[in-house]
Amino acid sequence: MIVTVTLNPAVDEEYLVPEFRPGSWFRATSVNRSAGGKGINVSILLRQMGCDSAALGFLAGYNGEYVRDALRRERITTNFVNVRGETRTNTYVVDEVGHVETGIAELGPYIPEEALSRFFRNYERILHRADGVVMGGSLPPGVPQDIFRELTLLARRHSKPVFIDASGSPLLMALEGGPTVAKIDHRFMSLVMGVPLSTLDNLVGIAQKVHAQGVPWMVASYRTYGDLFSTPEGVFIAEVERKGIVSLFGASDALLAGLVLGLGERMPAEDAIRFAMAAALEDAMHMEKGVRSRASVEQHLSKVKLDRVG
Ligand SMILES: O=P(O)(O)OC[C@@]1(O)O[C@H](CO)[C@@H](O)[C@@H]1O
Repeated sequence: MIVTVTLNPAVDEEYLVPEFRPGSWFRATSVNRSAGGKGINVSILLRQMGCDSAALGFLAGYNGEYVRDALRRERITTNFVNVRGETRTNTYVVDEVGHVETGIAELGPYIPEEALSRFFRNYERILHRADGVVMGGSLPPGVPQDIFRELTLLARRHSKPVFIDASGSPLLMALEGGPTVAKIDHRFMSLVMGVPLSTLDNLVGIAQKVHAQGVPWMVASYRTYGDLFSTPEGVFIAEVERKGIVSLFGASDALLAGLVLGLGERMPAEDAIRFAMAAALEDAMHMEKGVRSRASVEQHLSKVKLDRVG
């Protein structure tokens, strides 16, 4: 069982608005409403691929009930702390098939100290039963910036692998905790580390600095339909073709879910990367987030182009 942590869940509203541009009045040709936030997306994806998880974090108000219901309908164990206010709504406009051009994320509800303590108690209670922990996304107001580091350290104390997908200073501090896999915001890291992103070597240089902090795997975007995976078994660039891609929204969560599953099954790095990319591709081939099944992911394995670059 995998524990996923989403401190700032969301109801995602995706509007398909052909030829969208700011400053005019449009009618959406379709709207997708779904439970969101990175950990929650990973929980749903894992379930779709046949893997159990428990989702933790904070929920509030009507949107919170919507998210909890969506997870229960997928038969995912939920252990959220209720807080006052309202879980945020994140709005996305897809202006042409294949591109999420515009997104607006709300801040999320304030998390009081007492709710934080309850969350930590829930987390520690469930850790011993977990096969791994996935955490990521933004922090709502009131949550300390070092929370991912603390959660990572606690998981490591129980010898559980940690997968993190975050940005900004919460990510920088999380790296100090030594997660197993860090999916990084490479543009932010290049600024912080003062390494320009102009060449592949520079990106690999960033990976080496990340590894030096005790993080064995680093994943970063590389070109629109590709990612760089720097692993203990080598550095790889994995790419898929543009053909068949309808919406990239949520595809990076599918990549992470695929990696969690692959590494959980002790696949060699190359196989786990192929599986992760196939999951991302399967997700991107539909307007709705998610994959149909593990078998549907496996159908795409042969479409992943993998190059060893280091
Ligand atoms: O604002 P955050 O927490 O960084 O990201 C939130 C979010 O964009 O991430 C998911 C896609 O990865 C969406 O479900 C959700 O709306």
